[in-house]
This record gives sequence, C-alpha cells and structure tokens, in this order.
Amino acid sequence: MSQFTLGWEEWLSLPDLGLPAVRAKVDTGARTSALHAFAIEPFGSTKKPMVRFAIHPDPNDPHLEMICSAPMKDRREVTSSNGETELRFVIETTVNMGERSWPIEVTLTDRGSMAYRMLLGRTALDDDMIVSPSNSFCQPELSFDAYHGIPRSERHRRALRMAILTREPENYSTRKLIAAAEMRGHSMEVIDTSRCYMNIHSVGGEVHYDGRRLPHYDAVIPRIGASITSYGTAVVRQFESIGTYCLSGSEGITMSRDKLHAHQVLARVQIGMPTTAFARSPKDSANVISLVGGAPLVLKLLESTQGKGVVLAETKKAAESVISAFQGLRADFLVQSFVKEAAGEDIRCFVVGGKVVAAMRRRGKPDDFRSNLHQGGTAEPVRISRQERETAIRAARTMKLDVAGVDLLRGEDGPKVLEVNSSPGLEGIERTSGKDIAGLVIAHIEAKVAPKPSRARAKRPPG
Ligand SMILES: Nc1ncnc2c1ncn2[C@@H]1O[C@H](COP(=O)(O)OP(=O)(O)OP(=O)(O)O)[C@@H](O)[C@H]1O
Ligand SMILES: [Mg+2]
Ligand SMILES: [Mg+2]
Repeated sequence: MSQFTLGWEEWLSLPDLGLPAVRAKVDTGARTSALHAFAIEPFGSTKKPMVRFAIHPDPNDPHLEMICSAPMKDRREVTSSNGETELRFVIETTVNMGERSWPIEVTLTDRGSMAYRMLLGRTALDDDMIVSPSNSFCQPELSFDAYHGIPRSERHRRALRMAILTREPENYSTRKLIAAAEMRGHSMEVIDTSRCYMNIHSVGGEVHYDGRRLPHYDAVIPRIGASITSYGTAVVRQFESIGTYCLSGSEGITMSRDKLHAHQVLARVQIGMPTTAFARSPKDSANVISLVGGAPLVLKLLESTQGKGVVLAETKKAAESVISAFQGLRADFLVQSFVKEAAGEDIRCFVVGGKVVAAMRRRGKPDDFRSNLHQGGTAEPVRISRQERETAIRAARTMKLDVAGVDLLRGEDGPKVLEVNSSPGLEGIERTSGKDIAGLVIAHIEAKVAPKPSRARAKRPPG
C-alpha cells in the first residue's frame, strides 16, 4: 500500500455528520480526537442512544451553523491539554481525507475558542499513516465554500426525538413509522397511551410513564384507538400544553371520532355528504327516517370503526327495528341516506400536509354494502377527480388534521364524505399504491418542526 502522509494541519470531511469540509489539527501528542460541538443533547431510546449537537465549522463565520446527529458510542472522562477533565460524549464517524476513508472515534467538546474545529489524535491514525509535523496540507485542500451550496433546511435538518402513542407496538403502521423515522436518522419511542399519567398545573403539565417523567419530544404521533379516545386525547392535549407538535391534534381526533360532530363541522363548510339525521327519542324515529328520504337507509353507531356498527336497512320496517334496538342499548347513532350508486365501493384518500398522496378504491365482499377491508373487502389504486381531491383536502383541513384518511363515496352529484380518520392505517394504502407513505408522514413532521429561519440570523454580516 502506498504511503499516506499527513501534515500537522489537514482538510477532511465527515460525511456521516453532513460536514463537507473541516480543518483539523493533527496532534499525535493527543490520544483521542475531538470535534467542536455545542448545544449537545443526548436523545433516543436506551437501546439506541443518540446525540445531537450544533457546530460552527468555519471559525471565521459564526453564522454558518450545522446541526448534526450520530449514534452515541460512549460517555468518557477525557483530560484535555490544559489538564482539565471533562465527561464527553463519544461517537464513531467516517473521515474522508484525500483518497482515504476510515472510521474514527471522536469526542464532542466545545472548541468554540479554538482555531481548529477538530483535533485528530493518534488513535484516529492507521498504522500505515505517517505524520510529517513540519508540513501543512499534505492531502488535497477543501474549502468552507462547500457549505454554501447546502440549502438552509438541510443544514438544519436535525435528528428528531419522537414518540408514537399507541397500544399496538407490533402493528404494521407502527412498525413502518418507526422504520421510516430511523431511516432518516430520528429516534422513535413507543409509548403505550393507556400507561401515561399526567400532572396538570398552570405552568404547563408533564406526562409520566413507568415511574418517570417523559422527556421533551420534538413530535408525537398519536395513534389513539377508538376504545380510549377520551383518555388518549387527554394525553395528547397534555403534550400540546407543553409545546410538543402532535401529528394529529386533540381537537382533530375528538371531532373526527364522533361521526355526528364530524358531519356537523363538515356541513358548515359545504362539504358533500350523504343526507344525515339523528335523534334520541324513540318518538322521533319515523320523522328521522323520512328526513333522509326513507328506506333504504344506513344506520351507524357514532363511534363505529371497521364497519362494525354500520347497518343497511332496506325497508322502513327494518329501519325502525334497528333504531329501537340501538335505543334499547342506549347507543347513539345516526341515520343516513343510502348512496346506492356507490355500489359497495368507497374511496380512501390519504392526505398528508394538505396533499392527497395516495388513493384507493375499496370494494366489499359481494354480498356486503360496506367496503371496509376489515370486513373482507379488497382494494386497488384509483385515479381521483379534481373535485374528489379538493374535497378530501378540505375535509382534512376542516377537521384540523395534518394527516388523515378521508373516506368518500362517489355519489351522482359528486363526492360524499363519510368520515375523516385521524390515524389511518398504512398497510392497505402502501400495498395498493406502492408508495412509502410512512416516509412522507415523517418528512411532513420534519418540515413542521424545522426551526423557522429567523431574519436576524439569516442575514449575513456586511463585508
Ligand atoms: N350512506 C352510505 N351509503 C352507502 N354506503 C355506505 C354509507 N355509509 C357507509 N357505507 C359503506 O359502509 C362502510 C363503512 O361505513 P363507515 O366508513 O361510515 O364506517 P366505519 O365503521 O367508521 O368504518 P372505518 O373502518 O372506515 O372507520 C363504508 O366504507 C361504505 O362502503
Ligand atoms: Mg371510522
Ligand atoms: Mg370508513
């Protein structure tokens, strides 16, 4: 192997950290290597600890700031040249220099007052490397200009600390969201909604779990099951009160869960839907039936999901007996005109950040008017019309949901929204569309929690 010589100062890049140019001092008198870092913050789960930090790679440009993250390898006591001992985070990262590329261990420390943002110690040098202490830049020189080509959003693309609130850690959607987050360098913890407990006080609240207070998360993904809507939204509200971005807000979850509430809110902004009526008193049954145009009609329990509480009554008599059965159970329900022309099919529009990112048509079993996949239906990708697209986007926005599964029927006179789901499943839609929907969801969160460029910082000093 040809000889690899380093001078006492060299340019290098750290691709894992997204740093294209760093000027380092090579110091064989030091054992460990060190990288300048401030705002150092450990995060991630105990299984996969991470650390994130900021760095000013160019000592002469305090406005150039990069945010980096890396898996944490260790925490170690390091004694620096001035004799002070400091507990430092240790990461492993790849160094590129000239034609060579190799992994090194680096400790993180504030070198803000030093001319070299990096110190390359002897453990970072391979056996065949030779240091020539009287020479500078034996390897190709780089320039800090490399940073100016990186868009601001990328420079500040922080690794996020996220949590997913769910009672189903193993289901497809949960696993996909975790994988998509980790692939993009974030950490995602799974929190069982029902095991969160809270402490409410006027100066912001706290969320506790397993005997400890939960840390601050950059974002929380609520996937609250219908069985714990009320408690689940209380947990979400608590996260909101401490300033955590929640992918679906408590208000959106509450509104969308209650079909009646949802229909009332959607009707207010003239979103198409089947004619819907509701009543509580048995005396009003006949009137309610005629309000929606008589049989056939659809009866729905207000909190039904997966098509479980949805019944088609073909005759007025059948409708009356189902209504009296629901009333006997003291279950709240609504009565809806039957959209026959939908022919047992509905369209699920998956909305992320104000866009329909995928759509599928679901068809029920031959003898079922319900198209729910959970009832044995099938799904296929579908092209939706502009009107359908706009309706879905508007429905999600009205329900205050950044991510939503909007279900609609193709009625004679345009799309009719059936419901807006606040934690739509990913499996069916990813399978039919072939798209990485989980990745799009995570990208949306990144954009939402990205630091807003402040005018003062974005401006560069004169000269
Ligand atoms: N008014 C209607 N006219 C025709 N078909 C309907 C009507 N309402 C519901 N359906 C059919 O029944 C299915 C289930 O209804 P809906 O989506 O309201 O219930 P759900 O139990 O909340 O289901 P999900 O699992 O989608 O949350 C719909 O996907 C649709 O195919
Ligand atoms: Mg539903
Ligand atoms: Mg539905």
